[in-house]
Amino acid sequence: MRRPSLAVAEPAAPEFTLSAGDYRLMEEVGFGANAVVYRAIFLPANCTIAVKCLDLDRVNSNLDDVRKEAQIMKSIDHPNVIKAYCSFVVDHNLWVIMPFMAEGSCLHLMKVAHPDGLEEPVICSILKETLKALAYLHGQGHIHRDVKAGNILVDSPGVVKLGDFGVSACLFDRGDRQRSRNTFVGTPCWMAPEVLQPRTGYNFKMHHQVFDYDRDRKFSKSFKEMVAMCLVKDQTKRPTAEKLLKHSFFKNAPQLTVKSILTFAPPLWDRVKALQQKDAAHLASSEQEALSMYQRGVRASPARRTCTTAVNPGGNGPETSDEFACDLGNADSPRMVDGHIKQGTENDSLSSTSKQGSEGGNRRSEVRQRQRTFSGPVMDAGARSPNKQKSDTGRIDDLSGPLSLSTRASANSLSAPIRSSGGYVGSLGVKPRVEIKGRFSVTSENVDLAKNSGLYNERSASVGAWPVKAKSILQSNSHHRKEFRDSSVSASILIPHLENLVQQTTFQQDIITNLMSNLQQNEKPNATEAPPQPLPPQRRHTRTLALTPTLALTEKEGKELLVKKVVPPQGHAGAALFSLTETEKKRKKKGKGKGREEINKVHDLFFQKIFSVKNKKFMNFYSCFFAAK
Ligand SMILES: Nc1ncnc2c1ncn2[C@@H]1O[C@H](COP(=O)(O)OP(=O)(O)OP(=O)(O)O)[C@@H](O)[C@H]1O
Repeated sequence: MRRPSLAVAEPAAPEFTLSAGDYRLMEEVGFGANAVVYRAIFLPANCTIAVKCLDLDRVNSNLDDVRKEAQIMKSIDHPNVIKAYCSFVVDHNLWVIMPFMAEGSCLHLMKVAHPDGLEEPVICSILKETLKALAYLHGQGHIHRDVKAGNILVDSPGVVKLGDFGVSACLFDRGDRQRSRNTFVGTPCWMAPEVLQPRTGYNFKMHHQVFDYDRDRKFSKSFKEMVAMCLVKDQTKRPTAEKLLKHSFFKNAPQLTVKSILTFAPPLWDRVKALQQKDAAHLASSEQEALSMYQRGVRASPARRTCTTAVNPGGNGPETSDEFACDLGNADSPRMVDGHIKQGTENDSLSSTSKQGSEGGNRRSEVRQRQRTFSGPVMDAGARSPNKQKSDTGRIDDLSGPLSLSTRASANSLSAPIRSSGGYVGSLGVKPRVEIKGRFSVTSENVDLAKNSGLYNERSASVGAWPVKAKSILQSNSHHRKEFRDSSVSASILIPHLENLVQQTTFQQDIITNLMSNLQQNEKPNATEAPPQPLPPQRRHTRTLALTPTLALTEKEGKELLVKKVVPPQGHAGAALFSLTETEKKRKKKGKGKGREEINKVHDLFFQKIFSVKNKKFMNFYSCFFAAK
């Protein structure tokens, strides 16, 4: 006999308007790489809905793509898929109006109430509903591409819905959209092996999850069998969502089990707040440690005063663009674009990407500039927000404000896509362990590597959530650094993690910027002791290694200095590096080292020079970062 669906009939939705003034934003109930989600009231009908405020400046797609995504969400009609009622642009944000899922994501529920994982009947119910959603989407020609616990949402009656079409693609699309379907996006630990092509640098060995038969004895045979079918590497032998639904495991799915796990959960916004506070506290203590480490390290530096002053410039900070981490990177490395991995399509050769590295950055800036000029509706008629709303969501223009330390990690960060803006930092304070996905163990050589390198965080279930744990980073020693170099793991795997790491810590960016300013001060002892000036606004999004406004090194210059050993013009701050290239020449003459090793040595010297500090641990972190480049 056919069992009734868990999804209950939804009341007819009112006619939603496209005017921001008709919506009152209430509590924040979630956030991801690009968006903040609020519970909200639609005033004309006095009903509760969710508003996803998508930061258009952070989304790496043009407005057409965003519009298409919104259209997909609107056209969806399935009880297990979150649909968008409507969407419109408010300042630099896209507001997506959708049903409010009062219990938040499965990830939230697990973090807050079920840290050891869910029971089999609950997993069964959730998976079954999710598979129905997927089967529907595939039938409609859509590919979700980011299915994970953070995107499986639960309503108060226990209804499960799949959300977040941020990186979805359509099988029927042509042109750019079709091209983007070949783009490598998503969350590594949740990806199918074939997506993790060797070309992308994301090898499925990092990805291999298996049962631990001792630990998972309590699971039924049918469950294990079903999971094993999903883990088959050959995609032609893996079942489709539709076929999987027919597996005996789902045939016996119990009813209403999802609701049973909601009984003791606090209201969603309290959960979100609690998690944020824990994350903030953890970040604060990590940063405090980093600060004291730094202060110990620069005690010997003559320019310390300038440094300390500039750390808190009170209004005009140095470049805090989230592109900073890419500034010195190989342009042929996988880019972290807004957190999701975005690899070139098959048509994009790595070398051409490499050549276009800095141009790409500029192009993105142009796109952003272009996006800024848009306002009005994404799908239908236009609506502008009242200024009153701006403070809630209009955070994008705050780049020139005082330096502030990030106090949030992505709500999805336990399973966040690589593009995630915030790394999960062990907010629950759970003791270290390798098993990080409920009852599945991660048998990844990369986890081992990360662990050995001090970069591993016990709660980071996905590579995308690789942690920013300042203490462990700073404590990594030269032995660990050697492992980075000698490891067979390609630099393209390490680079995104390291980029993510730097990207997430504005504090570290600040240190680098100001220490570089010190270098310039050291090189010009007679120069006037004017404090470093902020970068001019037009440089905020350029791929620049900031020193001072006039003596900034562009990425190209930096590379030439470090790799091609081009001598910078006299008076340029980069001239300080000339002696390093001379040193390298001498080393070469003596036949010591070559190739990559030689460059690494130059980097060592570069950092010794740059930081003027003898603190090995501190330097090792940064030299690790650059050596991996
Ligand atoms: N309709 C909703 N009702 C309640 N909470 C929601 C809703 N939509 C999203 N959320 C919460 O907000 C979080 C972030 O939403 P979403 O995943 O759509 O943002 P994102 O920026 O696209 O995230 P990601 O980092 O996965 O790309 C979700 O994990 C969930 O906790």
